[in-house]
Amino acid sequence: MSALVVAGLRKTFGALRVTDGIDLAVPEGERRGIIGPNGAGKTTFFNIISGWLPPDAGRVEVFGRDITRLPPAHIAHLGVRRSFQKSALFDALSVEENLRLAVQATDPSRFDAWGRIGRHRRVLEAARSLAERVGLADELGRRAGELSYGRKRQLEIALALAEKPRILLLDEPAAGASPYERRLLADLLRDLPRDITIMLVEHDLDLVFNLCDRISVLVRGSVLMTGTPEEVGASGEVQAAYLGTAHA
Ligand SMILES: Nc1ncnc2c1ncn2[C@@H]1O[C@H](COP(=O)(O)OP(=O)(O)OP(=O)(O)O)[C@@H](O)[C@H]1O
Repeated sequence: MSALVVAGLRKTFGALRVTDGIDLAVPEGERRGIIGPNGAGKTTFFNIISGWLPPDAGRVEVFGRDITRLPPAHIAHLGVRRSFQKSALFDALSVEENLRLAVQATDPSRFDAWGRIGRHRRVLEAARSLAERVGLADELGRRAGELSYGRKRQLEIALALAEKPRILLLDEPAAGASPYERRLLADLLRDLPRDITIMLVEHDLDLVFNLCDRISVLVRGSVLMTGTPEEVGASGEVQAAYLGTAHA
């Protein structure tokens, strides 16, 4: 089954056609890279999928359900979670506190006054296990605002995971990360269970080519090609439109 199907998606800002008929289908469990030059419309595409921008035309389906024009909270509730290019952390709170808030927000028993003590322990354990999972177990007491760029991205992924996503949209998770942090990030994403479908917008082509099963190349608002990393890497058309200029 397809986790995500997008058909004929269009979006115009004034005279600028940013999304110009995007068609793609992402099977459940796939790691799909979305690459393309600056301004190709990648972030706009994510904004439309997650409900932050209404498209002018086209359709978005998640696990067979039409989600076009549903509000962002509703789409999130259906399991589509995104991490943002700009940090969405509570900088003054510790890593553990950020994680606890995210876990609490999704805890179905949060209104049950009788279970408070047990719940507190459950929330704490879930927060610590998320920190462990993304490699932040040693940073639990540190304020989020004091973390390095790369570690902030790790924390953002942990916050998205707290919400038990079925589809995870990652917008430039390696931005600002050191080479060491990029390796940690690659390991972390590779180890995520396959019941989470991942779409990764990223300028770090090594990360995309090493991690993704298939890659869609977005150029001027539409999909130039979708293929395995080998196919995309070998395509003269892609090199001409994107890779050649990106490496120039
Ligand atoms: N709200 C908006 N109003 C007007 N123009 C916009 C708006 N949002 C994006 N754009 C324009 O749409 C184009 C595509 O932007 P978008 O951020 O989607 O590209 P991108 O592929 O994510 O780029 P980058 O790789 O640099 O992040 C750009 O020219 C941008 O200036």
